Amino acid sequence: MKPEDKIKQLREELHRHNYLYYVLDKPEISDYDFDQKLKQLQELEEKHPEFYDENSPTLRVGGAVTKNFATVVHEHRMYSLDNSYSKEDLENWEKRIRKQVDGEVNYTCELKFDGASISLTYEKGEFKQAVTRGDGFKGDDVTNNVRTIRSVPLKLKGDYPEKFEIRGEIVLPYEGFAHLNAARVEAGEEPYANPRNTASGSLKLQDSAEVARRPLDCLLYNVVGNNHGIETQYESLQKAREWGFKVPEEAKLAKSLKEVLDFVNFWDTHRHDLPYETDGVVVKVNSLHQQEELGYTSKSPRWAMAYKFKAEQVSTHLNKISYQVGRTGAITPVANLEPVQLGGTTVKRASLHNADQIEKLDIREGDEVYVEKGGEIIPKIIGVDFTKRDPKSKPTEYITNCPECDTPLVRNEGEAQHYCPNFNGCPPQIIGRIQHFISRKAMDIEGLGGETVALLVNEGLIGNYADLYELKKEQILPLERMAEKSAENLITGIENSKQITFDRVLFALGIRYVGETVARKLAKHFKSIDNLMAASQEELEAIDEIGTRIAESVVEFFASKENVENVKRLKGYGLQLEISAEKLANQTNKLEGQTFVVSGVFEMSRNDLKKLIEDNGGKVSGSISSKTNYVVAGENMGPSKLAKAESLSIPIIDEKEFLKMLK
Ligand SMILES: NC(=O)c1ccc[n+]([C@@H]2O[C@H](COP(=O)([O-])OP(=O)(O)OC[C@H]3O[C@@H](n4cnc5c(N)ncnc54)[C@H](O)[C@@H]3O)[C@@H](O)[C@H]2O)c1
Ligand SMILES: [Zn+2]
Repeated sequence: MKPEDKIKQLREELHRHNYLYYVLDKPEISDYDFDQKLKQLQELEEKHPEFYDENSPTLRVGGAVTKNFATVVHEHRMYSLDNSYSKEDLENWEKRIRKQVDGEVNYTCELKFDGASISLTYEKGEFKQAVTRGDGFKGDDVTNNVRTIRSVPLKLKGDYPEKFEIRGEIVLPYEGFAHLNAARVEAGEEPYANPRNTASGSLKLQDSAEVARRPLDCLLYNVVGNNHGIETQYESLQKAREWGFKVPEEAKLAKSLKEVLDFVNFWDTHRHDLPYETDGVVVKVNSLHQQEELGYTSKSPRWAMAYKFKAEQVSTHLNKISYQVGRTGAITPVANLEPVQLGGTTVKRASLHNADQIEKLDIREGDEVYVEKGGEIIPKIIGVDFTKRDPKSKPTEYITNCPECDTPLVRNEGEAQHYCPNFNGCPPQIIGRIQHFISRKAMDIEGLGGETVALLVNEGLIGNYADLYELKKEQILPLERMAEKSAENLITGIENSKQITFDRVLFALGIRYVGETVARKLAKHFKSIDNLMAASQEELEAIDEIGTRIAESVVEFFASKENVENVKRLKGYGLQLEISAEKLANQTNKLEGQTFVVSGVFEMSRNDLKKLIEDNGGKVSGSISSKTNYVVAGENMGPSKLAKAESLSIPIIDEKEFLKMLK
C-alpha cells in the first residue's frame, strides 16, 4: 500500500475506534492494539510531513461531545497525555526535559487511573459544575450525575481559592464493578466488559438516580491555573486534599529519574492491590514554573509523560471447551483452563465468544493457549502456542445439539451465535427467563432471588413465569433454607408484582430484542397486550424506531401457543396487561415538542412531576440549555440554574402554572 493510502486508512480506523471508545463506551479492540496503530500512524506522518492533517488522531484528543447534554466550552483546554511503553522512552523524555529547562528538575509520580476524565468547577467553596473532556475544547455538562458521587465534595473546607477548576478521573472500583455485574447476570442482563467503560458510560446516563446507584468514585490530580499561590504539582495535590478532595495518597515526589523508575517498578507489581484499575504511571515535572516554560503540543502537555504497564499475558493448558446456554437460548463456548495467575487473580475460564472465533484462532482442547487481561475483566484467549500442539489433535467440532436438551441448534443468517430453539423446554432457558421476569427492572419481585428460581424449577414447582402466581406457601416451606418468614415474603412479593405497570410486564416477558426502552415504546403505542398480539409485522415496523429484527421477534413470540397461553394466564391472575384507564385518561400530547427542566422542591414528588410531563408528551432534561422551553421551579431552586435560565431568557414557571398548562 502507498504510504498516503496507509495513512488515510489508519486515520479512518482510529477515528472509528475513538468513537466506539469515547462516545459509545464499547471498544472493539484492546488499548494496546489501539496504541500500536496510533504509533504506526505517528511514524508514517513523521516520515511524510506532506500528508499533514490537523484533524489526525495523532494531533487531537479522541473524544467528542454528545447530543444528550448541554455543551460547555472549557475555559482551559483539557489535554491527553503522551504515552510510553518502555523505560527507554521514559529516559529519552526525561533527557529532553532537562535540556529544555533551567535548573534542577523534580518530578511527581502519580498513578494513572483508568476511568473518565472530568473537570469540576468550584465557586466560593461550593460545587458548581462538572464537564467531561469531550474533544478537549468542549465537553458535556454532567453536573447532575457527578453530584451523586459521594467522594465529590459539595462544600470545601480550608483556604480554597475563590473560584477554580480541578481535574480528575471518575472511576469504578473493582468491588463495585463486580457487584454491579453480579446483579446484572442475576437479572439475565449482559455483564459490562470493564470498569473503565462502565464508569464512562455511567456518567452519560440520563437518569441521575441510576447514576447514584453506581458506586463511582472521583480521584483528583490537577488544580487548574497558576494563580492560586501554589508553586508545584506536589503541593497542589496536598492543598486539594486539605480542601476536602479525594487525592490518591500514592503520589510521590521523585528527585531523579532513578526514583521515578523505582516508583514505576514498585507499582507494576503492586497495582493489583489497589481498589481501582490503573494502567500506568504519570510522571509530571513538579515545578509549575517549569511546566509553563515547557508548554503543550496540540494534544498533550510536554511536561508530563504516561508510562503504560504492559497488558499481562500468560500461557496455560486448555482442558476442555464447554458450552453454556443463556436465557434467550444463545450458546456461549467457554474455555476451561488449567488455573493460572494473571493480573492478581486466578483465571480458570475464558469466553470463546462463538464458533467463528474458535475457528479463526484454531483453538482445540489440549492446546497450550495465551490468555490476556488487557483492561477487560473477563480474560480472553488471544492465540495458541502452536509449538506445543499435539500433532494428533483434531480441529474443534462445534456442537450441533443443545448441551442441555439435545435439540438441534440453529444459526440465523448473518448472526455469529448459535441458538437452542427449544424456547419452552430447555432448562437454562426456562430458569433464565423466569430470573429475567422477576428482576428489578422487570417485575421486581421482592423476596425471590435467582437461586430460588432455579431451585423452584429443579424441584418441579414451576415451569414458567405464570406458574409463580399459583405458588402456595405450603409448597415452598419444605425447600432448603426456606423459613416461615422468607416463604411469606416470597408470596407477598409475587402478589405485589400484580401492580407493576404494563410496559414493565411487557419487558418482563423476555421477548428477544424487546428491552426496557422498546417495551415502553410498544406499550405506549398499543396500549394493551391484545392490540400488540394482533399487530402484524408491517404494523410493528411502521412504528418509529422499531426495526425488522424487533418486529419479527415480537411476531414470532406470539406465534407460539405456549407464550399466548402464558399471557392469558397472567391476565387471569390480575397482572397489568394494558395501560390503566386512569393512566390513559392522563395521557395527552399537550406538551409535545417541549423540553422542561425541573429544579427545586415541589408539593408533589419530583418523580410524579416528571411523569406528568412525559405522560403529556413533553421531555424532561437534566440541565438548562438553549433547547430548554420551560424551567419548572420549586422551592430552593439552585441559584446557578436560576442565573442560567435568566441569562438564556427561558421562562421560569411554578408548579401551579405548570398544572395550568395541562388543563
Ligand atoms: N480500545 C480502543 O478502541 C481505544 C480507543 C481510543 C482510546 N483508547 C485508549 O485510550 C487511550 C487514549 O486516551 P486518552 O487520550 O484519554 O489518553 P490516556 O488515557 O492515555 O491519558 C490521558 C488521560 O489520563 C487520565 N489520567 C489518569 N490519571 C492521571 C493523572 N494522575 N494525571 C493526569 N492524567 C491522568 C486523564 O483522564 C487524562 O485525560 C489510548 O492510549 C488507548 O489506550 C482505546
Ligand atoms: Zn436447549
